[in-house]
Amino acid sequence: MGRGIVTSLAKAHIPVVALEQDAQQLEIGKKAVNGLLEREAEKLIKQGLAPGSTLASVRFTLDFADLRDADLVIEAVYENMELKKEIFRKLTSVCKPDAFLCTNTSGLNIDEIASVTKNPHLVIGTHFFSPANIMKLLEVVRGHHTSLTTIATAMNLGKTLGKVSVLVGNCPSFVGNRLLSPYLDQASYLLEEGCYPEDVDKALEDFGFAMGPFRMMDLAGLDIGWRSRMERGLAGNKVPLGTPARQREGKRYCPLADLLCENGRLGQKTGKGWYQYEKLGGRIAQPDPWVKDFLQKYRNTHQIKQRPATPEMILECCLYALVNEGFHVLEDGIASGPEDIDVIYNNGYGWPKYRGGPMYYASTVGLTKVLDVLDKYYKENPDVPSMKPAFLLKKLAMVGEPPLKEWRTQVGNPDSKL
Ligand SMILES: CCCCCCCC(=O)CC(=O)SCCNC(=O)CCNC(=O)[C@H](O)C(C)(C)COP(=O)(O)OP(=O)(O)OC[C@H]1O[C@@H](n2cnc3c(N)ncnc32)[C@H](O)[C@@H]1OP(=O)(O)O
Ligand SMILES: NC(=O)C1=CN([C@@H]2O[C@H](COP(=O)(O)OP(=O)(O)OC[C@H]3O[C@@H](n4cnc5c(N)ncnc54)[C@H](O)[C@@H]3O)[C@@H](O)[C@H]2O)C=CC1
Repeated sequence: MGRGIVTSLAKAHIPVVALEQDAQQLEIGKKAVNGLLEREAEKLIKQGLAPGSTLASVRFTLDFADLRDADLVIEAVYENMELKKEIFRKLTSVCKPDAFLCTNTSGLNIDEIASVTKNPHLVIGTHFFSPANIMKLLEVVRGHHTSLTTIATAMNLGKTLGKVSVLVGNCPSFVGNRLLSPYLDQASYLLEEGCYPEDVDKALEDFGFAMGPFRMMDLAGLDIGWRSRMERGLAGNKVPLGTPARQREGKRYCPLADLLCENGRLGQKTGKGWYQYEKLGGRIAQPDPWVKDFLQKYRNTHQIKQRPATPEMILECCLYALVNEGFHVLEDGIASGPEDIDVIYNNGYGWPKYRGGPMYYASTVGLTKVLDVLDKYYKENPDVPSMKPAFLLKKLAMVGEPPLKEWRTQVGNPDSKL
């Protein structure tokens, strides 16, 4: 059960069957959904409206057979390919043959998930954003076999839920999280080099983000990235013996988030992550002396050269890394244009709307400036290839920085996944 997703569906008056793996999780989920729906009802009453949706439209169950009449299923189990496949094998045998099967994965391969079903054309990614009952974005991920009807249904579902849907192609982490990855890497390198989570968050929140990267990770849950890194052999016991702590596959790697997870610090849900919270599931982030001490010991152990970072440096490292990946996404035909990337960030990641989204922002900074900063950073840090300027960025800078609306013609992508 994805609690925020269930709440979103109930809010839109869609009858829901919410499935969990055991009675304890079911009870916790039921309480959480109940609380969120009560809050919705309060808001409607305050506006003088009738509180339409209630818990009565949600049926809670532990039995897969209860999904047999569902027209559409949204899977939201832990981020683990084998588990997702196990669930989809069950779904394809239990559900109606024409049921749409959606996955809320944060970045796993849609085609691999679809491969275990009888009808891969009915499988699609419906990627919600945390908190799923609040954030406006639905990233709709088409797989190789996904039919047009399935795409149209998922896009329409987003509309019914009052969300903004953006269609993207299937690649690791899709669009939003693919751009997020180098952004979070940079944020973590800054911690290695002397910053604290609150310094980095402050710079990005002063820029206008609703939440800086560390508060955002604590909200989403650090275990999502951790599970994904373990699957990819970057963390956990799949890492080959003798691998340097701060390097993977010849590239710079920051293990700080993995170490927090190993210490049971998964973010808001465990009451501790990059910050400490007032209780399990609390929302008030306070700097944690434990984290400060942990970071100091880590820096000493690895003898990392400290580099004082100004807010401007923090912004440049994090934002230009994110934007650079945006150009790669356009080169690969994973998003249909820069505007789609901007819509994703404005609606899914608390990007300051008045700055127009990351790609528009890059155009206001000046592509030549972005290129120069990336170029300088990459020359000094060849072990961080995500900062190597993208070919498309170079091309756009070279042809005189055309306005954003003309970028699609410059991409001219024969390999579009859309
Ligand atoms: C590559 C590695 C992969 C990493 C992991 C990937 C995970 C994914 O696959 C994708 C993701 O979800 S990434 C996370 C995306 N979400 C964000 O970035 C959230 C950014 N924050 C915001 O937009 C606002 O602070 C927010 C909307 C949250 C709050 O807005 P405000 O600050 O204006 O606060 P309020 O007006 O008081 O609240 C508005 C509603 O939000 C509820 N809320 C506030 N803080 C919350 C929190 N910490 N947790 C849950 N709900 C929260 C609040 O209750 C209110 O709801 P209502 O009371 O119903 O109106
Ligand atoms: N937390 C977030 O910000 C976001 C998470 N996602 C994705 O959503 C999925 C779930 O992530 P979270 O909600 O963070 O995880 P979570 O750990 O909070 O929830 C996973 C849920 O799946 C249930 N579950 C596990 N195995 C099950 C089974 N065999 N049968 C039925 N239920 C089972 C668990 O009991 C739990 O309620 C992941 O694929 C994640 O990448 C996507 C967008 C945002």
